[in-house]
Amino acid sequence: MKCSVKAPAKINLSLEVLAKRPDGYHEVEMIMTEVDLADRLDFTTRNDGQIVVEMSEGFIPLDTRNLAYQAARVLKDRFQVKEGATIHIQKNIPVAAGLAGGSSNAAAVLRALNDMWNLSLSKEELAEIGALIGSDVAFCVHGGTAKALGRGEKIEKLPTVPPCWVVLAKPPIGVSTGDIYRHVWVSERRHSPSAEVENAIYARDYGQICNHLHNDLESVTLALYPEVGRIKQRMVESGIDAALMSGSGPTVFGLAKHEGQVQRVYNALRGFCERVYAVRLLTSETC
Ligand SMILES: C[C@](O)(CO)[C@H](O)COP(=O)(O)OP(=O)(O)OC[C@H]1O[C@@H](n2ccc(N)nc2=O)[C@H](O)[C@@H]1O
Ligand SMILES: Nc1ncnc2c1ncn2[C@@H]1O[C@H](COP(=O)(O)OP(=O)(O)OP(=O)(O)O)[C@@H](O)[C@H]1O
Repeated sequence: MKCSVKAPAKINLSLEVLAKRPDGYHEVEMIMTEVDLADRLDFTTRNDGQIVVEMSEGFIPLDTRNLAYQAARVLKDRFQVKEGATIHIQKNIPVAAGLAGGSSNAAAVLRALNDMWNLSLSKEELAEIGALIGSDVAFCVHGGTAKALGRGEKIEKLPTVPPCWVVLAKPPIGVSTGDIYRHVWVSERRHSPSAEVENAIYARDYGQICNHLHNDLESVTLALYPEVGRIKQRMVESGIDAALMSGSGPTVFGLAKHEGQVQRVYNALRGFCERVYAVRLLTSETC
């Protein structure tokens, strides 16, 4: 049996770090949404029971360290599945970029193998299993637009964001999420940018979404990697509506309502930055 699914990248419209937890993670409040930049995963079931991951990208381990492998393994072991699977990943999402590429692959594996292995698990059950693999996997299982709480695994679905363009720009550095959280300073706050973004989404108010974009990890990554700040500045100077670093970085995204604007920003960043993409927000279910 064969099956193909897309695994889209996410951006953080907000990311607030609320507290450090005893387990080493941080309590967060985030608003996330998917963009139309996706890896493609092709699955073939195997009778020998093995899980085999193949990838177009040469620098990611294919063994137990691969998040796609881990997702298949946990399903197979927990539900004593006899069959195996070959998972071929066509990587389009830049790696260690703050776009949840690995988490999205893991979520796509959970959704696809749930169908191929006839496990009949609900999205909630898959998200719970996904949270064992990484904090962003639960969001990626649900997809769309959502608020994430806890360490990121508690998901509350939100309406779709008003349609717009997203320019993504990634400098040639990879960032370790753990390193960035280790340097973050948790401070008392008087207002919640996430609540403002959430209200703006319900009101379908694109301007207010732009006004309230916020990421507590941004200043940490910018201090360690000044080139990220230069990319953000260039985006703003070339006429984007709003720009922010996604996740722990280093990718910076910009929102734009008009196609002409996108072309201008895209041209201003190409040559200045290793990888630049102009995509749309993903407003419908992917697989
Ligand atoms: C930065 C974000 O991508 C924003 O969406 C997420 O918060 C991180 O999600 P992720 O990459 O799936 O993170 P995980 O693989 O679960 O954790 C990597 C490391 O980041 C730190 N971490 C992660 C999530 C969180 N809420 N608090 C943390 O302190 C921990 O040190 C952890 O060891
Ligand atoms: N299937 C996979 N795709 C991408 N990276 C993977 C995968 N499996 C394991 N990894 C490893 O995970 C690490 C983070 O990669 P990833 O692309 O998921 O980062 P990210 O976009 O910063 O994620 P997040 O936004 O969730 O923090 C890399 O070191 C990479 O080697």
